[in-house]
Amino acid sequence: MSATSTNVNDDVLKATKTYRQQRRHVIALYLLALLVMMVLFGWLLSEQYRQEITAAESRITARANVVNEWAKGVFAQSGQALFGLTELLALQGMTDSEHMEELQRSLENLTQYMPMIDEIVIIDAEGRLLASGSGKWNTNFNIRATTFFSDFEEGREQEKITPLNLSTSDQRFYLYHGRRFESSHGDFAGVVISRVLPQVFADSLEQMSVYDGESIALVDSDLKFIARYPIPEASFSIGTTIDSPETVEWLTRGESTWSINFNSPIDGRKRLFRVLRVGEYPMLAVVGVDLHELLSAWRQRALILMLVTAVIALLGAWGVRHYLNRLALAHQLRQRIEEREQARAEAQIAAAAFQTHLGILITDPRGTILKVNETFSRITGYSEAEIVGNNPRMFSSGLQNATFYRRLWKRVIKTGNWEGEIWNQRKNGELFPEWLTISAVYSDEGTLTHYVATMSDISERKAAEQEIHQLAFYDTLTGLANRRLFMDRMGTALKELQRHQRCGALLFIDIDNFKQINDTLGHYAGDQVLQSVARRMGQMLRDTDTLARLGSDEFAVLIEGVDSNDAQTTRLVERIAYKLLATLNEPITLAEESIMVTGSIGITIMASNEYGVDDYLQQVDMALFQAKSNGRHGLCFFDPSMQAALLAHVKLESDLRQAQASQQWQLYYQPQVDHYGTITGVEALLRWHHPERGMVSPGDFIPLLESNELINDVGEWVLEDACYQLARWAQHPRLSQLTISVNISPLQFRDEQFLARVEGVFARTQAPLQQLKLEVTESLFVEARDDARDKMLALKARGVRFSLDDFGTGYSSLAYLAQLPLDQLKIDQSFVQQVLESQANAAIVESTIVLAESLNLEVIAEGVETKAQQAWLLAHDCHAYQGYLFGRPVTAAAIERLIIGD
Ligand SMILES: Nc1nc2c(ncn2[C@@H]2O[C@H](COP(=O)(O)O[C@H]3[C@@H](O)[C@H](n4cnc5c(=O)[nH]c(N)nc54)O[C@@H]3COP(=O)(O)O)[C@@H](O)[C@H]2O)c(=O)[nH]1
Repeated sequence: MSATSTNVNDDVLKATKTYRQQRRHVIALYLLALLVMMVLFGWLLSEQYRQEITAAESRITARANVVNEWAKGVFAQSGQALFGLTELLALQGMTDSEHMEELQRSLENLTQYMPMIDEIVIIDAEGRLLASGSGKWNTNFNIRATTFFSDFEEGREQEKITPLNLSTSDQRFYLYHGRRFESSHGDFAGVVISRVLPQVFADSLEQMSVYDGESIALVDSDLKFIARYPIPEASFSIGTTIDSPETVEWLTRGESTWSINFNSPIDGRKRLFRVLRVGEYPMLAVVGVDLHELLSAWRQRALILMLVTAVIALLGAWGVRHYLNRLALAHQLRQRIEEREQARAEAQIAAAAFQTHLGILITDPRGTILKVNETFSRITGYSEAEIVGNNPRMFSSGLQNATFYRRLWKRVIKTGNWEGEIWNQRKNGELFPEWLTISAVYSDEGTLTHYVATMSDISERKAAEQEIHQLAFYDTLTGLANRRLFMDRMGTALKELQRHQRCGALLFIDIDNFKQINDTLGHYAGDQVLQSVARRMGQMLRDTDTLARLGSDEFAVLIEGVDSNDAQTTRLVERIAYKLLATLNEPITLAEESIMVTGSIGITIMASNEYGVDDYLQQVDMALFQAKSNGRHGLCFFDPSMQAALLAHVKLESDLRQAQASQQWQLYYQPQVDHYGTITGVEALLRWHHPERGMVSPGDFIPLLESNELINDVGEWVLEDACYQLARWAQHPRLSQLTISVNISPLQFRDEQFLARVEGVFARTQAPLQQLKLEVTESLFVEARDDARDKMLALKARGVRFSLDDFGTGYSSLAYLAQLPLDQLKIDQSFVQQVLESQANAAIVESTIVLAESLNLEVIAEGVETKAQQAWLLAHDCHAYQGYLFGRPVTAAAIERLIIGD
């Protein structure tokens, strides 16, 4: 996913989070406001409720007090009547029979004028009825046995009112108000009793005005119903006991006043009651107010408040909902904008991705092409219009078979993906390799919707890989395997040989004197020779053989699995090797001329398990070395004795490096004479005094010095030693005319530092340079002729002379030689020594002498061993000689002795 798409997603997530937070805050705020409002309203209602109850309590308390006072008044009137009667009885003693009539009338009057009194009776000290207001009483009536009477009789009570009592005579309830009276002597004389009808209270209560829901009732101290307004139903009559647990509990507590909430036992309505004891009388005034009625206004207000709350809550909810909807809408809008933004960004990315360097092809599930990008068109050469609607089979190259495609699609169906290399065909028919990726695309529901193929043209990469492979493993000049590939093949071959118990062979082929071809004919010709040789050998060998060029003119052949028999393999390989030699020996036509080359072949048979690749390489190297040492143009099989020779060679090289440091070098000087036998000069010849080997010939080590560039240091030492010798001889009159010829290797001469080194020697030794002769060979002028000539001219300017050594053995152009600042030609000893035996050699020597004369050069013959040779040379006008005939190379002291004598 791109950075843009990621940012958009982050924004959407952030916006969603913010929206949810806002939503939560709004809802929480609304609920909080609702709660606060409800708490406020609740508090208001409870406060009003409390006030209503308090007001009602005050009201019913006041009412109860009124009832209380009124009830007390009723009993006070009865008490007044009884008091007056007892006073009368006490004053007049009216209890005897003569006063009975008068008494009877008083009682009647009292009963008549005091409506609350139903009857008044007088009881004597014995409890017998003395008189009654109605006169209807039974004369046998006696209350002596009652507690009511005994309380008076025994003086415990002066005046007393009973709770409701059921009259046995008429089965009605009455209240009895009694008062004790005494005789004139102060003795207990009896009791006057007024019988009060409870109905009196009911009638009075009826006169009272009560509020709606209010009730006023009187009950006796035993909680028996006396009177009530509003009048209860008939079922609740006077004397009915109201025995609710709450009232009983209050009675036992003995409190004078009490408020309580409970369901009225009379009408079942819940009331708030105020209960008061009516003075000391056995009566309770109970004023109640119907809570339902009482709280109707409060309920209305509560209802209104609740309605208001509900309305506010609903309005608030509506507002909140509206706000949330707006928030949601805004959020959705933003989300949609962001989604659209994201979709746009993704579309841009998809469009950008589609226009990639990769070719993209999209098909439907049936493989019908729906879309391709520009890269795809560019790679295949088809326009989109030519592709869309077709099947990708149109690009098939035919290089992959049906099984390949079956496997490919099986994998796509199984895993959803396939990738690999495939060859397809462009519109122009060209086949090309591509790296193809096929992906199945599924919908969210898991239905296959498309296939998307991406491809990159890898033809350039493959070509580059091929080129890299070619460069890495093949020789650029000949196209043969290079050393690296050859080593690899050898490793593989060796394992195979060992596994199958078969023999193989390794051949190293070296073109003889190839350096000379290079040096004389130039590198281009050398290259042509190498290519020709490679082609011919390749044609001759079988496909299973590996032919490689390991470097310069070194070729190698690996022959695998020849035979299980060692000897058989050797014979077969020998035949192959001879054929190779014969092939090499055929003339090679170059641009202007045709040349012949020969080769040397070293062979080793690979048969044993005990050797590895390096061992066999070493063996074949030694065999080749031996083949060359044997005189070239031949072959040589490796045998273990070669190893010792090679070791010796290695040791020699190591010793050579030590020689300089250990001052094992010494210069010998071989005389050069004129036709009188007078020594005119000497050739300085290097000798190596090895502590173990003794005197080692330069022929054995000069090539080694040249091969590892030690020649520059050793050559400088030689020149310096010879120059010191010249400087010393210059001091001697009989030696001062001697020349010293110093051999300069072509490698030494070509070295960039050569002139500087020589100048250094001259400066150090202060040698007489006109006595110094530098011997160079023809090979020096094959390559970089001008450089060699320039150096010679520079030295010539210093007085140094030049002698051309080994003349006749090389390929020098005589015309060029004429341009060189030479002073002398030195006829090679190989011609001189055969001058009498070989007419050809004689002819060469003769022509050399003539040539030298024509070029105005001195001529000297080397290798003169016999007087006959000297005579022939003299006869042919050669007047300078060097050879064993005149003296072998000896020390400088020996030369001095030869000239000066002892
Ligand atoms: N670059 C240098 N090359 C050097 C130097 N010293 C010697 N050499 C070259 O080594 C080759 C072998 O030299 P050497 O073994 O010293 O042989 C020389 C003579 O001893 C030998 N010679 C001379 N006269 C005769 C003879 O009558 N018969 C015969 N069989 N051999 C004889 O010839 C060698 C001299 O040859 P040349 O140099 O071509 O004049 C040899 O190629 C030396 O050049 C050195 O310091 N540097």
